[in-house]
Amino acid sequence: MTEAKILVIDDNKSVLSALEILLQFEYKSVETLFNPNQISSFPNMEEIDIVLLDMNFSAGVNTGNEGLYWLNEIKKKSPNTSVIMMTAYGAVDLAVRALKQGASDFVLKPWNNERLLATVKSAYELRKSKQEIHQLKKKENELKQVINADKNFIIGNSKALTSVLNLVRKVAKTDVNVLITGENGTGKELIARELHRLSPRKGELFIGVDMGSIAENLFESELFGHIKGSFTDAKEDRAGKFEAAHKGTLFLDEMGNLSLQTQAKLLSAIQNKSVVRVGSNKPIAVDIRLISATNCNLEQMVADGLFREDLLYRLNTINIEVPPLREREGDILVLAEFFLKKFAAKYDKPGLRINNLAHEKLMEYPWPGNVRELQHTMERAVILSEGNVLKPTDFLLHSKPLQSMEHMPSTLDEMEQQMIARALEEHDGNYSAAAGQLGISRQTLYNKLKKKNK
Ligand SMILES: Nc1ncnc2c1ncn2[C@@H]1O[C@H](COP(=O)(O)OP(=O)(O)OP(=O)(O)O)[C@@H](O)[C@H]1O
Repeated sequence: MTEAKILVIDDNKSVLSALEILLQFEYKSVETLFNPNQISSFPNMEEIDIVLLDMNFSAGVNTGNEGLYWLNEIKKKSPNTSVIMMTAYGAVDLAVRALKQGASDFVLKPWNNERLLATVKSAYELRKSKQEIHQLKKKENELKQVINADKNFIIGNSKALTSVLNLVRKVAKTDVNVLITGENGTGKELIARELHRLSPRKGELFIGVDMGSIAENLFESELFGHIKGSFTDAKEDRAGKFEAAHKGTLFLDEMGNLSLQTQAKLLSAIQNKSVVRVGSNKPIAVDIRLISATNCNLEQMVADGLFREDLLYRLNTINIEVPPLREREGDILVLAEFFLKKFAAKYDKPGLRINNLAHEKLMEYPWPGNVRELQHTMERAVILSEGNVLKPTDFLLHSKPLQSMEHMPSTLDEMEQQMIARALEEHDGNYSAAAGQLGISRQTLYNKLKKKNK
């Protein structure tokens, strides 16, 4: 016996009792209504799985409008209940109208018992899958809220940051592609998240991709997905980041690190608003808001033949430049106090404060690793602090000039390698600490070392 609850509505009493007897053999609960006016006051319509509804009620009236009207009333009370219309032979066009208005099926009177039972059975299956979808959607929305509920506040009240945030507020409402530029650790990702949080897509996912850490041969599979068996490790079908971000925001970070070949593939996906999974030839439409970020000068890279001009043109409909911390003096102490509170709570050191001399030291430092460096500096100071007051000596800053003139490197690459070597030396070869000091991710540090050793 199936658990489903069925309601039959017909003004013909013999139809009602015939159907009640037939359905009771298969279904646990069968109720009947002789007068459709009772629909409005029928309790708990949402619990009814299937309604069998007559299309014509008033004797002699055969327009079917009564049926359509009551179908509407039932759907208003319980959108997920499956409604099967019962109509006389010759009124099929009317049944089609009912289907368009949300009925799940129809049966012709006089009915064939077997066929009617099959129709009810498939309507019940449909109702069950609708309920499952409803539950999954609810769960999905809850998950999205948890994922998007970032505790990432943008702190600072310098003029420079305020004008960036004003621009963010304006641009967030639109769907245009945004390119965020600025030095490492200035808060580009935070700005991208803010754009998403203030956009009409905020209820959907924000998917971030560090383009610098994707190996060239995995690029397509990571971004566009693959189908099972398309390469050795493709054990099952998998969606790429574009598909995962469908209806939401896709954030492509470290855009300056792409090969020309990869740039061409990316451009094609952006232009066509669709992706083709590796191993397939079927395009899948994707609706994404694209935000990208880089610390490179892409215009210069275009001039040097390292970046496609057409791709740059696609990415930077709007360019948001995040200024370095040294140009946002008004933010330094506010951020320092913010991080102090955060880490004092994390490491259970309440009542910690920074004295005036230390404030001065923090203000004078040029912060080459920007906010990320300030964050790490504060964390280290809080961990190592012994009293209640943080003094200048509690802040380990690399305040000596970065290079003495005799050893000035002659190329940018050389300078980068020297800085990496020095950071690794200072942190006894600890990659995470060295990357933190340099204001880059551990993966970016690996990539740079790999490049050097090639
Ligand atoms: N205005 C800010 N307020 C609070 N935290 C900030 C702010 N700016 C940056 N941060 C924090 O500093 C760290 C670095 O920021 P983020 O990752 O957004 O920088 P980025 O410019 O994207 O860096 P990269 O170029 O290395 O990817 C993060 O932990 C971020 O939360």
